[in-house]
Amino acid sequence: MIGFIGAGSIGGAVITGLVKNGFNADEIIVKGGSSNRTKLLCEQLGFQMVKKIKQLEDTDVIFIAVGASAIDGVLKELKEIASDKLVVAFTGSASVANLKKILGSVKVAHAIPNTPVKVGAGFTGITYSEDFTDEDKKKIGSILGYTGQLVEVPENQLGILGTVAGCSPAFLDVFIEALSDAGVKHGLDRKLAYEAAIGMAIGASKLAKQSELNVSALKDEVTSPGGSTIRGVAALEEYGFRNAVIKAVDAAED
Ligand SMILES: NC(=O)C1=CN([C@@H]2O[C@H](COP(=O)(O)OP(=O)(O)OC[C@H]3O[C@@H](n4cnc5c(N)ncnc54)[C@H](OP(=O)(O)O)[C@@H]3O)[C@@H](O)[C@H]2O)C=CC1
Ligand SMILES: O=C(O)[C@@H]1CCC=N1
Repeated sequence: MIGFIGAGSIGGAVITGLVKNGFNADEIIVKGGSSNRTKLLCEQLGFQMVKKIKQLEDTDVIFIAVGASAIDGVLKELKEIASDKLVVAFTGSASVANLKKILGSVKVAHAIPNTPVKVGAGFTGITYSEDFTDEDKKKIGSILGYTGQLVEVPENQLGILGTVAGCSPAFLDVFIEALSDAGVKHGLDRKLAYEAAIGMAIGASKLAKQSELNVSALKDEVTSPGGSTIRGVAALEEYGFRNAVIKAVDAAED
């Protein structure tokens, strides 16, 4: 059995990704917050919902998906039942040291998933406490593997990995929205503009993943000499697109 504390944007996305990609909902117990978000998700997915952290006693892995303001209270309650469990916190501001400070000898990990976990196409960075065994890591991998890629990194890289993969779905959404706006400005129907921009993002990403070439060579393949694309690329550079992306990552990191 696995447990979740918090089923908001990221907790809900991970739970959805698990169930929609074949993880048995009967093996998931969720303790939600004070709104009816968890109840609504429960009605869709069919996991077990509980009101108290103590009721997660029969689980062997617990994922914490509450925000910074709630995590200390959650950890203090969790300590009562967590001694033999693996605890993975998604809370952005958490750290292995801070989790250990409250949970003591409990094996803990800090992970930053991204919202595409919801469709099994996530990218999650994770740092384990030193006492995690290879078998423990395999267990976490066998669960989060349902939601996409899981990559172990040293904790000093987790923040930036979490920004590049975790915050950036929002950056890409802004790009897709802007591209659609441009299409509409030039006369495309809104729905078709979104379909084209989203279809392009999926296709270009798939090509980038499967190709032997790096992305700058893929860009070279689109930019015919004297053609329209290179003019567009030049305009992107003129308006500071590359620097805007770097500054967005700087701002998220800060
Ligand atoms: N959103 C994202 O893409 C990502 C977020 N994160 C991190 O995950 C954390 C949560 O973010 P996000 O999911 O976006 O935030 P949300 O506000 O969407 O979700 C947090 C959830 O925690 C629940 N909650 C609060 N207190 C408790 C409690 N005591 N017991 C059980 N549930 C509780 C709330 O329930 P209710 O609403 O019912 O009150 C809420 O649904 C943040 O620290 C964020 O940095 C990490 C990676 C990606
Ligand atoms: O904005 C946030 O707090 C989280 C961290 C990674 C993605 N979203």
